[in-house]
Order: sequence, then structure tokens, then C-alpha cells
Amino acid sequence: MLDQSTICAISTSPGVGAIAVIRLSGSDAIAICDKVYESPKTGKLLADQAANTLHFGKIVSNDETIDEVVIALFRAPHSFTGENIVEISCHGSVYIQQQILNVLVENGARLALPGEFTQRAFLNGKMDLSQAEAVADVIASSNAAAQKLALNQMRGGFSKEISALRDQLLHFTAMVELELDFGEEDVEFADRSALRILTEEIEELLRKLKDSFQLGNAIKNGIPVAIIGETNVGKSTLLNALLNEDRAIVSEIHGTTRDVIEDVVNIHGTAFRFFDTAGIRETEDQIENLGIERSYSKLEQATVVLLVVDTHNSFPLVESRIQKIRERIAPHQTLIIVANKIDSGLRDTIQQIEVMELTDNEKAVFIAAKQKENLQELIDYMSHSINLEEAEQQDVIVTNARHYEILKNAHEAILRVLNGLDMQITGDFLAQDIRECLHYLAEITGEVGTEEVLGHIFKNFCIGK
Ligand SMILES: Nc1nc2c(c(=O)[nH]1)N(C=O)[C@@H](CNc1ccc(C(=O)N[C@@H](CCC(=O)O)C(=O)O)cc1)CN2
Ligand SMILES: Nc1nc2c(ncn2[C@@H]2O[C@H](COP(=O)(O)OP(=O)(O)OP(=O)(O)O)[C@@H](O)[C@H]2O)c(=O)[nH]1
Repeated sequence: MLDQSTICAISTSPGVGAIAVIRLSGSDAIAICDKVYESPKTGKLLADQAANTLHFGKIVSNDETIDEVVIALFRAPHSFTGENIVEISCHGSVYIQQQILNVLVENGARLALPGEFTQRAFLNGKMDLSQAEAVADVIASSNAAAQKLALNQMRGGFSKEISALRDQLLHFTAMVELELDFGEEDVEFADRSALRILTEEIEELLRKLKDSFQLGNAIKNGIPVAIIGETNVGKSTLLNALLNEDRAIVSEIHGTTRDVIEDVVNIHGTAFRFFDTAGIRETEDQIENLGIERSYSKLEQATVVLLVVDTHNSFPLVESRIQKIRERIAPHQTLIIVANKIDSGLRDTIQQIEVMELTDNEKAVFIAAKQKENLQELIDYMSHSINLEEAEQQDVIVTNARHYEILKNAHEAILRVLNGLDMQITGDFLAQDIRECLHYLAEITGEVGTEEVLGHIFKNFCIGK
């Protein structure tokens, strides 16, 4: 099943640079490179050189020198992919890079698919799947917190956690199976209270990992912020003010914003992912209704919900809207009531919002979006919605949506075990749910899985990685 071909790709970013690196990986990497490489000084083949050495020479095609290069040599299994690797550092002209790639292909290499080097590293056992996935996250990391998380995961932080979990689960099955051996004699070898303690530990670990995704996702992709509110209250104006550009359409016609607009901005080093959503109101317009549906679904995904209200409106109207949204806010979400248009709003409405009773996860701020007044206070509240210090303390934080989905399944399976213990079901049924849980964990590390999953993961990598 393992593809034996030798692959090549430009591994530095596309375009002109001072130097570019072309990478070759596969059993024939060294032999293929030798066909186009000449060392004027030593005359030696790369095949006769030691591993982990650098060589100056030139790449030649039809007696024409394409470029003077430096070559790095790695020998299987001691390389990134676990295969022979040759890295050619050439001058960074796009033409030269392309020419070198061409001669390599002419001499038996084939162009690598996106992520194929990393995929090979995985298939050759250099790293597990969660580590391979983290390689992409390291490359994409754009802030210190995201970089730290991704690097930790690439180094196997998450894999260690998963393997600890698996050890616990195996211990559990061993206990249950031992009991099954004694089944006839009706002994309860695996005493139920010990089993229960173990299951609860596993459940807690899984829950901890699963719950860390909200934080992990916020760090990796920005804190998700939904901007909601009736039409014409100033949502788009607020978004534009926060983004500092005219990203969303602002108009006086109600229902201008029909779709969800997404934008990531870095405000004082914290990334926020904004969804400006269609105004929520009863409407006959079908397209607008679709947008409103989507607003509600986005609300669930948000860590911070900005409910924009128009202080031109009477307080009872504003209050009833707040009430409706409150019902949809989960305990882990922060609801910020953004009282807008304070430049010309009703004094009575403003005062009544000021004295409203708020719960722990609610805040109220008073702004004029159009005049960009008091935005800082709003930004501060949004920043405080995630706890970066908590992230620093936690060993492992799940940042990958695929892992999160799997962990949810694994957690459900373990809850079934707990339930099974309550119902005093037999050991063989308990073992079945445990095995399911084990299976899920193996999906994270890639010990089980389909080609389809692999294909999906690596196709989102860049070429040359
Ligand atoms: N030039 C170059 N720079 C690079 C990479 C690369 O492939 N080439 N990397 C690619 O992502 C990253 C570094 N990652 C690497 C990971 C493992 C090995 C490697 O050769 N591993 C061997 C030997 C380990 C050792 O000597 O300790 C091994 O695992 O057996 C190389 C690079 C970033 N910088
Ligand atoms: N006086 C005043 N007017 C504002 C303020 N913020 C927004 N507006 C005005 O309110 C109107 C509606 O603003 P939008 O930002 O389009 O409102 P929206 O909530 O996105 O509206 P929909 O797209 O219909 O949902 C515009 O005419 C804005 O100029 C403010 O702080 N003060």
C-alpha cells in the first residue's frame, strides 16, 4: 500500500526569494539527484557521501548548468519522512526553481501532492496522525498562544494524553474480562466501586479534553463573536468600526445584512472572529428568514454574543429582546448587551439599561458605533471572555475540530459505561462500550482510519510540506 515513488516539490513559499529549497523524498531520491548533480571539487556522487552532510555543487541538464546549489543529504530512516531525503537549496528565482523541478521529474521523480511529505512521515511511523495534523497548525500559527499549542501538539503532547487514556481503558477492560473468566462462579472480581472510580476518572479526562476545545479553537481561530440584534440597530456599523474598514454594507434599509459575514481581526494581540448576522425580526421575506435561522445557529457557536440594542427604542422593547436572547445563552457564553446610539438615544432607555440586573456571564456597555465611542470598553470585555492564563496552565488543549468530534463520541461511550454500571449490566456489555471508546481514540492517533480521512487531512496542507 505504501507508495514507493520518489516525490519532489518546492518547499519554500511560492515566488522569488533569496534562496529556495526543493525537497526530494523516497528510496531513489539520492540516485535521482545524482543524475543532475555535479561536484566540481570532489567529483563524488551524493550516493557516496555520509548522511546529514551538506554539499556544494551544481545542477546540470544537457551540459547546461541550471544553478549552483547547496545540497543537504538525509538517509532513511533518519529524516523527516523516514525516507531518503535530498534538499536542494538554489537561488530563489522562480525560473530556476521550476527548471530544477523539471529535471528532477525528467529523471524519475514525481511532483508531490499537498502534505505528501508529512503524510509519508505519518505512514512511516515518524509521527502519529494528531502530530502530523499539528504540523499544519504550526505552519498556520499566527500568534504566540496558537504557536505554543501547535508546537506542543506536534511534539506529541496530545498523543501522550491519549495514550494515558488508553492505558486506563485497557486496565478497565482487563478488570472486566478477568471477571468474565470467573463468570460462572458469579464472583465480582472487578469490584464495582473500583470500576466506577476508574470510569469516572476516564470520563473526567475525556470531558476535560472535550471541553478544552472551546478555548483551543478560540486561540487557534480567534474568539468567535456573534453580533446580533434587531434590524437597523447598528450591527454592521459596529462591525465596521471594530474592523476599521467598510467590510459590511451599512444602510438605512432594514434587513440589509442578509448573510453572515465572517472576519478575523487582531485587536491588541487577541484574535476575534466576528460574525455579523442578519437582523432578527419577523419577516415574510424567505431569503431573509434563512439568514435569521443562520443567525441563531451562529449564536450557538459563539463564545461572545454581542446583542446590539438601539437606545432610540423604548426600554420595554429593548428589554423583551434581551429576554429572548438570554434564553438562548449557555453558561459558557458571555452575553454583552451593547446599548448603541447613545449619542442620540432615549435618556430613559439608557438609564433603565444601566440599572438592569445582570448575571455573572452578562455585561452591558454603552456605545455610539458610528462615532466609535467607547469601543475600548467593549473590546476589553470581549478579551476577558477567554482565559489565556487557564490555557497556560492546562497541559493539553484540543484545537482540532476532528479530534473534538471524536472526543465527543468517546465521551458518550464512556457515559454509557457509567450508565451501565448504574444499571448493573453485565461485564460483556460494559466491555463493548469500552472497546468502542478505545476505537475512537485510535482514530485520533491514526491507528485506525480510512484512506478517505487521510486524504481529507493532507489535502489541506501546502505543497512541499
Ligand atoms: N531544511 C529543513 N528545515 C526544516 C525541515 C525540513 O524538513 N528541512 N522541517 C520539516 O518539517 C522542520 C524540521 N523538522 C525536522 C524533523 C525531523 C528531521 C529529521 O531528520 N529527523 C531524523 C533525525 C533526527 C535526529 O537526528 O535527531 C529522524 O527523525 O530520524 C528533520 C527536520 C523545519 N525545518
Ligand atoms: N446616531 C447614530 N446612528 C447610528 C449609530 N450606529 C449606527 N447608526 C445608524 O443606524 C443605521 C443602521 O445601521 P446598520 O449598521 O446598517 O444597522 P444593522 O443593525 O446592521 O442593520 P441590518 O443590516 O438591517 O440588520 C445607519 O443609518 C447607521 O448610520 C450610532 O452610534 N449613532
